Amino acid sequence: MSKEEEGLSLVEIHGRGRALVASQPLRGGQIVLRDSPILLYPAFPLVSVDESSHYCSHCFKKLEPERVVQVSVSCPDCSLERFCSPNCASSAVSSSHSPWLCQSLLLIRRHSSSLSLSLDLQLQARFLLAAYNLALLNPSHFQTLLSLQGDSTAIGDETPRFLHSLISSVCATPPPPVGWFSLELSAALLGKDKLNAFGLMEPFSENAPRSVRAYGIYPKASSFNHDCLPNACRFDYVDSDNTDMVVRMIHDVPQGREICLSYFPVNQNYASRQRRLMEDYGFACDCDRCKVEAQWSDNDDNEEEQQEEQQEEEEEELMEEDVDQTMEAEAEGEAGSAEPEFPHAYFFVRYMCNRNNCWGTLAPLPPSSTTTPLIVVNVNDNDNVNVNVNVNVMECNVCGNLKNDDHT
Ligand SMILES: C[S@@+](CC[C@H](N)C(=O)[O-])C[C@H]1O[C@@H](n2cnc3c(N)ncnc32)[C@H](O)[C@@H]1O
Repeated sequence: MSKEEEGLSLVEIHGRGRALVASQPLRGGQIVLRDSPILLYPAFPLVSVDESSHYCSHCFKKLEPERVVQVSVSCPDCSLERFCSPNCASSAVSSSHSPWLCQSLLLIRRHSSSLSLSLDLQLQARFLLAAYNLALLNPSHFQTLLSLQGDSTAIGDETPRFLHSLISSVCATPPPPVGWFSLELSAALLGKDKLNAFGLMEPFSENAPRSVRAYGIYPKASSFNHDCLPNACRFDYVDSDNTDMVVRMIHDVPQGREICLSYFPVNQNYASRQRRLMEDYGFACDCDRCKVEAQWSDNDDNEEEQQEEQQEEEEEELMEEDVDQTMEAEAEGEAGSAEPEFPHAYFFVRYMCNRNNCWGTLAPLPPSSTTTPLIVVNVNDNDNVNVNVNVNVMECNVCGNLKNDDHT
């Protein structure tokens, strides 16, 4: 285990499978995991040459228009994939864009333009090719992929059958290694993708829905279970750094507590959370927030509106009270001291980004960043604010805004 993972232990929890729990008390902002993907694939259609030309096909950094002309390199064989540098191009040949994958993508692209495949199918085809490419190039990472949760039951019969026969009939040489390629394996792999793929998102914009740039399989982060009020959240810095994922604690937790992410933005209502978790991940969520919200009488058609109203009212009430005590108790795990009707309202006030349409989660900067004697952060794009050692700076994992934590 690396230093950054020292605070986590992998355990088995009945009804939840593998889980990560705090093996020591963890502090808000603490980095508990840094994970690199074993497999990445683009989130745009197979046939969309236009979109793919905006990103490096290896490191997924955005190619600024001037860089496309000056320094980017095209794959000499398919000329469809672009790389941000000769280095990325040469790394790709032995990994993400091997000659086998290059050839297979080319053939599938030709074929699928006449099939008008849905975007979902195109992305699943991309994943399958990337997974078989991994089997060829890195058998140990492929075994890791196979060890993740998810099998053919997560995906049904029709999609694997269709994609498997598409790949078999189109690819010049069967996916490697010889003898591995089978319908059962393809179905199991698609199940792994469904339960474990993380989206690397486009930068946030207030005016457009946020889209996914690429999907990745992060083997260690795949052990985090979901909670609708997570105590940790993930960050990535694809354009400024690399495709690694960093998981930071949102607030302090005691030793023994399970560390969970939310698999989607925390603002969704009870019914849509339950639907999504059942359809996409195959479980009914029974977290503390769901237990409370399941009792609400407004879980009907217009529940979204009603919940939002109720939430707003509760949040306002709570903000008017002296809420610090409530949350501090909750952060330390003293359940029961919060409002019985809506014990998690404080989470939204303190840990949900209030920027328009963002719905990101706020986590303190890692402790080392806040021990700098004086740092200047940009809050809400406009004001430069001096932040000193005693102030917690919270970072949004969606829009990247930095904000003073008024509750410290
Ligand atoms: C990414 S995996 C998480 C790790 C997984 N528990 C394992 O054993 O590898 C996602 C799967 O974990 C399980 N899971 C995640 N959160 C859960 C929760 N809150 N309650 C029950 N099962 C959960 C579901 O089976 C889900 O499809």
